Amino acid sequence: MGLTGNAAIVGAAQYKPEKYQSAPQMFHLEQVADLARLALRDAGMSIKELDGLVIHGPQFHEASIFVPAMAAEYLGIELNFAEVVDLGGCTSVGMIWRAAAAVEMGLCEAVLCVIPARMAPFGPNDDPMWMAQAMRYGGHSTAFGAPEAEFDLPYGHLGQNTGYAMIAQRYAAKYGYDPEAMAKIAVDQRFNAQGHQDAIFRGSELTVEQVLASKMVADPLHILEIVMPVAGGAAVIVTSKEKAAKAKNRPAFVTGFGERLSYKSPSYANEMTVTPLAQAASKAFAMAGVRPEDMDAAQLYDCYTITVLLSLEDAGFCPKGEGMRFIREHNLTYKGDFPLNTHGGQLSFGQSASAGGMSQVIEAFEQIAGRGGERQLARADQIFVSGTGGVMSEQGALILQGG
Ligand SMILES: CC(=O)CC(=O)SCCNC(=O)CCNC(=O)[C@H](O)C(C)(C)COP(=O)(O)OP(=O)(O)OC[C@H]1O[C@@H](n2cnc3c(N)ncnc32)[C@H](O)[C@@H]1OP(=O)(O)O
Repeated sequence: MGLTGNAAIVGAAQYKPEKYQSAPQMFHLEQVADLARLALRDAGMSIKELDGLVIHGPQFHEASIFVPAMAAEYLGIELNFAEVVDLGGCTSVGMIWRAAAAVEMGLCEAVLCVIPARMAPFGPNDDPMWMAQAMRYGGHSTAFGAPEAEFDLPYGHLGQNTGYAMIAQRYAAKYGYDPEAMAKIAVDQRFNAQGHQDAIFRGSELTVEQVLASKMVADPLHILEIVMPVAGGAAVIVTSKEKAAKAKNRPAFVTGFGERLSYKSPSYANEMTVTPLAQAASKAFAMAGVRPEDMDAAQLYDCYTITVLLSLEDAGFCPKGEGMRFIREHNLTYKGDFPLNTHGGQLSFGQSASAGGMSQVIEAFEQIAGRGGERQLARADQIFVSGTGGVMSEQGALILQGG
């Protein structure tokens, strides 16, 4: 049961992450069209070939219903398959497997997966950094009736930074904590970002000492272990094996996936140090018929260093409780023995709302397609990608394999 590797990623596009937008503002629909044009051009395909659309709907605050039909109308295409995915940082991974499954089922032949994420034009009273503000303070639902409103928010558990810090504290109590090993994640990823021309932190390398000396935001997480919100946006084309055979790029076949959702707030999780990625990843590996040790690289969702640590363990790259030892013993750069987040990850490439996770998918595709430039891996045939939504609550795993 599951995917059989008959659908592949053949093209992609993403905006260069920007801290403060200098580019002219675009409405979200304009971004959909722009990203579609760029991704189709990358794939060497025409818009007439598109008959599937997977879109991240929550960006469309102004018209949050009928989103796929509205986007299809704007693009001037008709669809055989449409889906809205809203899984926070797990959205990108969730989009890719849904598109691949629809193609394999014969529902459609070519799917645009798109996350328009640049900011819409501001009104006179809007805060231009609304996205950063929303992420800082509004990460958790304050909806009436939501348990967070009653049991989390009054105690200062506001948004993602504190949630991930709480998980890190629990991990430390259970398995111990090596701040230097954790800082090494950020340092090795920052090294990788120097090899990507669009990385937001290209041009500024890091040391472990700098990470540990940086501002403590939510103990034990320093500012340099946390993503900085940026503006972005991304699109990927997934198509059938037949069309992939004619594609411009070496295709990245989607051979395995897993998805698992748990409680939205870690406060209610039975076990904070084991995430739903454990189930998602083991399903993905089994579906593809491969093991963690077969992977040439891992692109792990990395909103925080603690996310990477837990993902390494839960995906099966090392046993539970041994992640810090694993990090100390391996070189995580694209020159190393365990290439991790070879574009710098969201920590150093940039995190733009839900499009942040698509940068990991796109980096896996680019490596498989042999387009990694100076950071290209000598061997990039099988790559693991993870997506993390909420506070480790929504987890997705993908296995991508070169054709
Ligand atoms: C979405 C999901 O489902 C799952 C997830 O991904 S969960 C994660 C979602 N993302 C977030 O919650 C965003 C987390 N980040 C933050 O909250 C903020 O960056 C922060 C609180 C860590 C720092 O904010 P701050 O203290 O107000 O910093 P601020 O005053 O804006 O900036 C100070 C400097 O540090 C830099 N900076 C800010 N955040 C930074 C970061 N995370 N890393 C590195 N540098 C950062 C700024 O660019 C600025 O530099 P300059 O002085 O040179 O301009």
